[in-house]
Amino acid sequence: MIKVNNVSYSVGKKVILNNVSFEAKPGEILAIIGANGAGKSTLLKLLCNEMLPSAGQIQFNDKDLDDYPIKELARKRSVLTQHNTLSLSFTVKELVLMGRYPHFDGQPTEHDMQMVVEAMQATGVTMMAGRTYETLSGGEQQRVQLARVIAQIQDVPNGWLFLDEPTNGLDILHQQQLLMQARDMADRGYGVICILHDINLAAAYADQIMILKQGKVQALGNPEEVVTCENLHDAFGIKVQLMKNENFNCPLVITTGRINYNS
Ligand SMILES: Nc1ncnc2c1ncn2[C@@H]1O[C@H](COP(=O)(O)OP(=O)(O)OP(=O)(O)O)[C@@H](O)[C@H]1O
Repeated sequence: MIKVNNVSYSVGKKVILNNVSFEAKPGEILAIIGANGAGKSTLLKLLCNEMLPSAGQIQFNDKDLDDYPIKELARKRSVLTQHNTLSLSFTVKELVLMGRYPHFDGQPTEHDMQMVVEAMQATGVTMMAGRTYETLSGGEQQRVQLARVIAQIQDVPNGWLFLDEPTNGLDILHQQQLLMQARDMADRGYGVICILHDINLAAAYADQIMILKQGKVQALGNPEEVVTCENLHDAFGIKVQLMKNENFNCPLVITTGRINYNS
C-alpha cells in the first residue's frame, strides 16, 4: 500500500503540489491524468523518493518512504521515467540487465539472466537483444526501457511499477500491449501507478483515475466516476462528449470539434 498524506512540493515560491492525499493499493492500476504542468511527474518523483516533499508524508508498505535504503527500494519498485537518455552505447540486453543491478553484486546469476530473457520476451524486444540501444527507433527504445523495469521486479512478489507516460512513442498495438502488461501485473498482485495522457487508455485499463489540476487532486475514483464531461472540461479546458466503450465497459472520450486558441 502507498499512502500519500497532505503532500506539498514547492520550488521557491512556486507551489507545484498542494496538499495531495490518496492511497494506492497493490493489485490495482492507478492512472494519473491532468493537463501539462499539472504536477504529475513531480508527484511520481516524490513517490519514487527521487525528491523529498516540502510537507506531508509518503508511506510505502506502512513505512516512511525516506526510511528505505535506496537499494532496498530498488528491489521493491521499478520506475520508467519520461526521459531515458542514459546508456546509449549499451546493447539492448545489457540495458535490460541494468534492471537487475539492485539484485546482484558483481556478476549476474543465471536467475538474473533468466529474468532478462523473460522481460525481453514479454515486451517483444528479444530479436533486438544484440543491437546498440541508440540505433533503435523511439518506440523500440521505449519498449526496451519497459523490459528493463519489468526485469527489475518481475520476481518480486507485491512489487510496484511506476510509469511516467509509458506509451510515449508507441504505436497503437504496442500501447495496448503495454497497458495489458500493466493490467496483467496488477492482476498478479503488483501495484501500478501510471501517468497517462490518453484518457481512453486510462479509462479502459485503470482501476482508479486521479486528475491533478494545478498541483491539487481534482478528482479521484473509478473511471465511471472520474471521466465525466465536467471533470475533463475543468481539468483541460476542453469540451468533450462521452460515449460508451463497449469492449471495456467504460467511458470513451471524444473531443467536440476544432479548438480556437484565441477563444
Ligand atoms: N525545479 C523546478 N523549478 C521550477 N518549476 C518547476 C520545477 N520542476 C517542475 N516545475 C514546474 O512545475 C509544474 C509541474 O511540472 P510537472 O513536470 O510535474 O508537470 P506534468 O503534469 O508532469 O506535466 P507534463 O504533462 O507536461 O509532463 C510545471 O509548471 C513545471 O514547469
